[in-house]
Amino acid sequence: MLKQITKQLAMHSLRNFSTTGQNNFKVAVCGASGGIGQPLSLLLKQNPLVSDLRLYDIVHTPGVAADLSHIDTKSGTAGFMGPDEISGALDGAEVVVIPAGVPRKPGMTRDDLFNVNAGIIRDIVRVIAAKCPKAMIAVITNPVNTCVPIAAEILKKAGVYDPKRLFGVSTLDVVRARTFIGEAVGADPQKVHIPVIGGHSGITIIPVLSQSQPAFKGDQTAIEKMTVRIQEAGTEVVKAKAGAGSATLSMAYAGARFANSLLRGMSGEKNVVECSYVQSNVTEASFFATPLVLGKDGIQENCGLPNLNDFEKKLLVTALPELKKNIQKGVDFAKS
Ligand SMILES: NC(=O)c1ccc[n+]([C@@H]2O[C@H](COP(=O)([O-])OP(=O)(O)OC[C@H]3O[C@@H](n4cnc5c(N)ncnc54)[C@H](O)[C@@H]3O)[C@@H](O)[C@H]2O)c1
Ligand SMILES: O=C(O)C[C@H](O)C(=O)O
Repeated sequence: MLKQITKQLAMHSLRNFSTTGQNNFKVAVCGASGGIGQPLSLLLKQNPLVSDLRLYDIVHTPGVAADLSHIDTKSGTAGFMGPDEISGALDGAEVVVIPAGVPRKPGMTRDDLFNVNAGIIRDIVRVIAAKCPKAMIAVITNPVNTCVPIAAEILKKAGVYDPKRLFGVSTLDVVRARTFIGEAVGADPQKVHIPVIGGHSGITIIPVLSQSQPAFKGDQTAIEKMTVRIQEAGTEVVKAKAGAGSATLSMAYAGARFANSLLRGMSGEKNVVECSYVQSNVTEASFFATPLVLGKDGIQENCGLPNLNDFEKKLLVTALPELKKNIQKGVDFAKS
């Protein structure tokens, strides 16, 4: 199985074309005017699998949509602003990508965003449940570890939850791991393949360096340094932006890559694999990121845990209590 996963990860590239099936998907972005939302929408406007791009935010979407609509790609672009217009944005959407919500400032953890962002996710997902209950939902909003369980509970309450269609976007962790390992071993990052499992915050991010291709060779100190760099990469950007937010451009790239992989799977392409944070029974945490095969109906197969060495097993043991706490917080919020 591991060989298969590694091969599938190795086959991943930013291929945009599906020769096999549907290539006219309706995609909505909620939070489309933000630091992530705008460049993400720009990248989605260039995706040939998208025919209808709906941009929702509480501010500025008429301008963002007018601007993007002049780009000479096939998709139509429409802006929807404020709670009165969210239903129009989501009606019949097949993929909904959500970067709505506040980002971190230096000194904050992702969990510090919970008080504001939990309610934003709840409200958007309620409308998804009513207007596009079969949509694939990709949650970028932090804390991802908690927001995805909130979304699941809201969908359950509405009687439309399909765990195969709900994703926490942890692609930026994979993108970063590829970049940093590529730099360290002198390889093109596009040719580096490595699973990153667990959750999306600090110690819950588990880069499985032992499975990197090409191999990441180094003593234990180098391995630990690389692990911490990947785990703390978001904070590295937050510090560098010095109060002006968190990663936006690299996240837009990662979000566009994940959306593209979803669309490729939905269009019938085979062997599309991405790591993502989803409902899971792979560990004792009820949500957990592992490599997934994506298909017409979302998750086609959960590839499970890659082989872990002793160090990575320890990372997993350390991550699980924190992850379970994050998940429970979301479940409690949605139930209250
Ligand atoms: N998953 C990841 O890897 C990852 C990476 C980077 C950032 N993030 C998270 O993404 C989120 C957005 O970050 P950003 O830098 O784009 O922030 P931002 O403040 O630049 O943009 C957020 C946008 O959300 C909009 N918004 C607020 N409430 C809304 C609502 N109820 N409905 C629709 N839109 C609403 C705002 O108007 C704004 O345009 C943050 O929570 C951040 O932590 C996640
Ligand atoms: O670090 C953050 O707050 C944003 C995001 O989760 C990231 O990993 O860059």
